[in-house]
Amino acid sequence: MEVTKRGLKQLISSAIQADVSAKPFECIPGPKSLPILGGLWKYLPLIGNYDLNRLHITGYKMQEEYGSLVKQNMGGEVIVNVFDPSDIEQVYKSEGKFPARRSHLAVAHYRLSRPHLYNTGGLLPTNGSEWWRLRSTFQKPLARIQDVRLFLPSSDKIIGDFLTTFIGEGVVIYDFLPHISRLNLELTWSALFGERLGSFHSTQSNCDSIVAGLIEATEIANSCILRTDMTETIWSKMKTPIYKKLEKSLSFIECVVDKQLNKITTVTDESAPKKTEETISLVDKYLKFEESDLKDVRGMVSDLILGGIDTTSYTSCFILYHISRNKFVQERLKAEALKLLPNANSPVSPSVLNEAIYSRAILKETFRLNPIATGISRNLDQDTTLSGYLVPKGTLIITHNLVACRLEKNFKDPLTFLPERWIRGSKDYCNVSPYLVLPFSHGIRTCIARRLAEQNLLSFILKVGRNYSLEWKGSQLDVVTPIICKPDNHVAIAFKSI
Ligand code: HEM
Repeated sequence: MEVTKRGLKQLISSAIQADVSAKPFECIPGPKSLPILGGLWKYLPLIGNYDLNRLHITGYKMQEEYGSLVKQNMGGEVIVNVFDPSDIEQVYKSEGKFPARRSHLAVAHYRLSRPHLYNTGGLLPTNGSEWWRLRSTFQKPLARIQDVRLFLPSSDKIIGDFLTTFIGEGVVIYDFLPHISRLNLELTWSALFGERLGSFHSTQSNCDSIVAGLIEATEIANSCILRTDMTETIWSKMKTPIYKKLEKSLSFIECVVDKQLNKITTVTDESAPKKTEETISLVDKYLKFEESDLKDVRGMVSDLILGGIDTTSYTSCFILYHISRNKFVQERLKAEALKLLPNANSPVSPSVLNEAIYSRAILKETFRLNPIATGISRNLDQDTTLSGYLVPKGTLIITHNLVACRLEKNFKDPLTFLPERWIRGSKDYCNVSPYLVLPFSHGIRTCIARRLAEQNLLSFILKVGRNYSLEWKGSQLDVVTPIICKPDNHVAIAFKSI
């Protein structure tokens, strides 16, 4: 039998993991499990002190009460919560050849009930070899930095247009998130289809416009994921209101995507200039792949729209929150941005991104304090020892990177926003476990659009820092966790032109 390098690594790692001296799984501390309710009583008003809508605070309380490894029985499903970076490392090492998570179950159900439109449940919910068939195909144009850099000229133009349209010479904006969502929809659409959607245009400001519809549909769909993941036994028998809400949003996204795919696959404009490496879109590339067909592309495009807007929009809000409240950070950013972008409309080029050390540190520090996910979920692919307990293969694990990143034992002054932590040579530089700040996750199931998202966010930081001074006008911002971490208050900022 041929043993591949990866297979051999896994064999060795399983041998190390099968620790005979480990304490039994049953002894992992956690909330008492009641008949029928299991540990769900902790989330009930009056008797419980946990909150699904504030998973980060729930996680914090959990590790305070029970320690670094916490077992919960959530309505029959056992979950192990992991807070320690060395355990998080072990979880990734035990994720196997096809890292599996249990999420987006209702999205999969919706798509699998439409076999004339989809081959699979899509990249987000699918596990196993089918996931890898999709992933290895569709990640091709997104994995290498030189391919992602091809999107830079158009994203630079879009961010420039956004700043001119919504901020101009300077203004106070009391609720910036809806504008930022338009920016990130436009960036996602342009990467997907190589054309503009017109998200900043006045004709798209009505609530019945395609732009408003897409933003609303993705936000509603994302907000239904956690609740539908927890109620599968009910909606799989009878459509519940929350399932119907998700269905309506997915169907709206599907209609828009289908119309666009139809246009691309049926209309050939002979007079249009021939597409070059720089102008060819993600979908143009996807449609040429032999490993996939139109049904796969439909699912992938929908997943990229679902994953592309809220993640980057919420992150942009937190970046602005931290910059606008920290004058010193803002001054250092301004100095870097003015050096790299001498004029107000100087383009962000690949070399500018390579030299944007401080802007990159701002992004990393934002992700430390405000990652978009509180952690990730995995089904263990092998028996694994975590915090001295033997956790069996197949167990559902939730990592809590957000909580770990806000603990004194992992970071000095953990609640202080300090980009210098990430600058080598700075007195505040900290050499910490690489398994703490993992906003895009890690390993082969890491976010498929990581490089694209980072590129867009860095360009945004540089262009804002170059052209405006910012002052925070809102109240303190934390997060609510419908699934990803959303600002829990209005993002209110005064912008002044530099
Ligand atoms: C701030 C920006 C973003 C963050 C922090 C982020 C984070 C993540 C995380 C944590 C995962 C789960 C990975 C895992 O389970 O190991 C993920 C998966 C994914 N993300 Fe992102 N993401 C971001 C932006 C985007 C964008 C812009 C898109 C699309 C254009 C996108 C599309 C996806 C998709 C399709 C997956 C599923 C990948 C798979 O299961 O193979 N994300 N992302």
